[in-house]
Amino acid sequence: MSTAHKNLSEFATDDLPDISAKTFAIVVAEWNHEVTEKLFEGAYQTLLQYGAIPENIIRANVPGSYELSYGSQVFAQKENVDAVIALGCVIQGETKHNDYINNAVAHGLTQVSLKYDKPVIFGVLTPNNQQQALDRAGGIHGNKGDEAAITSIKMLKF
Ligand SMILES: Nc1c(NC[C@H](O)[C@H](O)[C@H](O)CO)[nH]c(=O)[nH]c1=O
Ligand SMILES: CC(=O)[C@@H](O)COP(=O)(O)O
Repeated sequence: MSTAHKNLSEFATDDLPDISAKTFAIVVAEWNHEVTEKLFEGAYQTLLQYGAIPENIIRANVPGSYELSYGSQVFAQKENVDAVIALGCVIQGETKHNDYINNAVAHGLTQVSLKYDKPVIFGVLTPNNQQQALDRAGGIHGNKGDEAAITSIKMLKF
């Protein structure tokens, strides 16, 4: 189902785990910061809404989405971090550069999650243009940051 037919901020919230003592790291790409800051705000507020405390939410910035894999690994390897949320926005340009970034970060985040045996959430928008990005960062299709945060909470049930 495409996002055009599903709101990223609408999800089931029954049977969520207690996250009052859980620590979350949110790694944010600075590229397209006008979008990624909205993703961060959505993720941060969603974590608080469902029981996390501000002291247990760590934020770190990386230059671009390609660096999200390494930035997420830095936190995933920490014993006191229970889940990592990686946020970015890779807007298609004139070349295939966006494809290489998107593939690399999707693969990289998966490897980090499996290596350190903890949730590492792919909160990266891969839009064709700026408007599609804004529509998914608090716009008509909801906020990918909200979705990434609730996903991290649900994965802590495993
Ligand atoms: N064009 C976008 C980038 N490009 C930068 C890369 O992510 C990376 O920082 C660079 O290749 C150096 O390693 N990053 C985004 O997050 N979004 C873009 O649209
Ligand atoms: C996705 C990007 O890195 C972007 O800046 C590349 O743009 P372009 O393909 O037009 O060089």
